Amino acid sequence: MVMAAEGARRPVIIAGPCSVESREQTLATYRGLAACGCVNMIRGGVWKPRTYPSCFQGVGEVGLEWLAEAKAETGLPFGVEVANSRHVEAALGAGADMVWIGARTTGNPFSVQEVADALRGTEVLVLVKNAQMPDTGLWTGAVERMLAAGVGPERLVLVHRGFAQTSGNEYRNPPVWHVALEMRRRFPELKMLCDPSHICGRREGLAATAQKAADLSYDGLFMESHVRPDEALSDAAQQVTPEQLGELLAGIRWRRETVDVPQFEADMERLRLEIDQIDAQLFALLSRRMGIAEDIGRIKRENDVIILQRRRWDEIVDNMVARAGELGLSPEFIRTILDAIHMESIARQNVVMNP
Ligand SMILES: O=C(O)C(=O)C[C@]1(C(=O)O)C=C[C@@H](O)C=C1
Repeated sequence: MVMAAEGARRPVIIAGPCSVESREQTLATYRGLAACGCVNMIRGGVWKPRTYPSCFQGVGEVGLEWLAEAKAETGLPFGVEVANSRHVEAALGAGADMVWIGARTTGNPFSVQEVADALRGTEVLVLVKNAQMPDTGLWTGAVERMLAAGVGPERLVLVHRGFAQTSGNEYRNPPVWHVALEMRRRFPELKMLCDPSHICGRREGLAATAQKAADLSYDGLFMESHVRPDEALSDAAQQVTPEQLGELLAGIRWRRETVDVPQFEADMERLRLEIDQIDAQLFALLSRRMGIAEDIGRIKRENDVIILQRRRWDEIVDNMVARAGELGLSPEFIRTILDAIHMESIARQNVVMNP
């Protein structure tokens, strides 16, 4: 089990190869993960939803036999990705303990419904990954379809694997954390795992992403591990050996939710009071600012002038961003806040000008 300080949370760790490739690779990876003693369950893809037909499509049902053999040897349960009822039947027939619905499948309500129907009356663990779009809609819909099919909250788990993007970024699939946190708010009874492998797309950053998830109260991790990562037939760049995974996991701190220490509680209360007061001032100021935006809207309406004043807005942004250093705030944060203010100001003027 993962090292944990006293009182720390106990994470669920599911790890395994992106793709099950051969009997030897499956057994070797499984044995490595069992030996590292840090995983609760093995994952392995046998049907791969790849963008291009020329890519490795997975070994299919024979892979289930290898996973079942490795499970019998090590005692570690396993799960596979499923995208249709045939996959569910084959996986359960082979003794899978878990199935997961991948990002591409979550994005297709027909497929999700088919999988949900096939899972009716079963008892396996069901993991639902977020869809590729950075939005809670399809993810929520998939959860609702599972719940309606009788997959209860005690065996339904969310997996946050990041969201697709079109342009370059430090992440393969940027986490857009607030979407996952919103799912957490909507379904507080469901466990949520983070998949740093798909978020990062490369080994660098895996530990930092896993640590961030731990500090955002995720219940565990869903990660890729391959006995020879560089030779992997899919997602080679983001896989680590079982030993590397063990080291990575040992370095993560699963801090407790809170603690019963009087000094801590007193300090927190004092600081939170300050935050409450500052928030009250911030919002009183924002309210005044929006009132002025409405005054501007009235004048513009009388003079037939449009809402958006690009040059003026650029000036506001440039001035504040130039003060980022002195304020101790990042330019990105300043832009995000100003963007929200601008959008609200525009909305308020729109109501005044176009009632
Ligand atoms: O200065 C204006 O003309 C405004 O409408 C106000 C304001 C703002 O909220 O600061 C809003 C919209 C414009 O694009 C520029 C600035």
